[in-house]
Amino acid sequence: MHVELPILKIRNLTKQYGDGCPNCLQENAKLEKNFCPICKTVFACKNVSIDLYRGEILGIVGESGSGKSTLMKSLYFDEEITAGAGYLEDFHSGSLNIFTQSEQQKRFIRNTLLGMVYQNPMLGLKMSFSSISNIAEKQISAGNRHVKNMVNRSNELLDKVNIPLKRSKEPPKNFSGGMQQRVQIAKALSSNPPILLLDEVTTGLDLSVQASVLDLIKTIQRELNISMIVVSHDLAVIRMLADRTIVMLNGQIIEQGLTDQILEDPQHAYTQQLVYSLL
Ligand SMILES: Nc1ncnc2c1ncn2[C@@H]1O[C@H](COP(=O)(O)OP(=O)(O)OP(=O)(O)O)[C@@H](O)[C@H]1O
Repeated sequence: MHVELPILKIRNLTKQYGDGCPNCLQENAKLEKNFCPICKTVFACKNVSIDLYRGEILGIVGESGSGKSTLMKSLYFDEEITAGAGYLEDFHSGSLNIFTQSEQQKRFIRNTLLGMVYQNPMLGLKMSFSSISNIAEKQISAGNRHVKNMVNRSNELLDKVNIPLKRSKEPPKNFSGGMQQRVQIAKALSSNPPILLLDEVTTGLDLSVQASVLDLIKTIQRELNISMIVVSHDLAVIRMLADRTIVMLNGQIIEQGLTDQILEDPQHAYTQQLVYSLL
């Protein structure tokens, strides 16, 4: 039971590709998975509502196409949503819908209140720039102008994510996949955001590298008490990281609860299938 206010509240977030039609825009629309058979509109996310509390890791699990990435991209303003609202406790005390703010305000939120780690490091990093300048870039966007402070902070973060400082001037393209994810994490943390978004960050990495990145995420969360949303198609990743878990299917939330509870007593047939595949 949470007694405090959520640090992030999302209400009825919908992202559709296509205009919709009388069939799919009604309340009990008849869709084929997330797709309207009549007008071909895709409902990547439909009426998704989420609460995220300070210092927790919230896991979002679901198969490919369930809408997890769309949700993360929408939260980070990479995608414009179709409908819904979002409130951040650290932005006007949660009184304003972040999705209807000006581009300038959205940039402020993105640069100072959120950090994003993408599955594909090419989306989060400039692969040919030095690692230290990649990290500094986010600090500059967040309004930092003091070079020495930025260098110190960047080095501190590289150290925290276990990148040897002697390699700080090297570009991420020289690094292994696991190291690139570590640089992305350092960059995302550089403006001290209260919320970190992690989208399939270990997918595609070797198992041992995956384990070390997951370990790093857990350590950072404990040390900084930062709130995280972790998206993965892999329930094993979610089991390792998340306090609470949301299960998505066809753009909608079908189940949510404490991760242990979901693992021990999954209610929805799809979640049961996910859980049993872990055994
Ligand atoms: N630009 C687009 N135009 C049309 N449909 C799209 C577009 N982007 C995503 N979709 C559709 O939206 C749905 C949700 O996609 P999304 O990438 O969010 O799923 P996901 O759960 O993150 O899966 P994956 O991990 O494979 O990316 C899918 O059906 C996808 O085909």
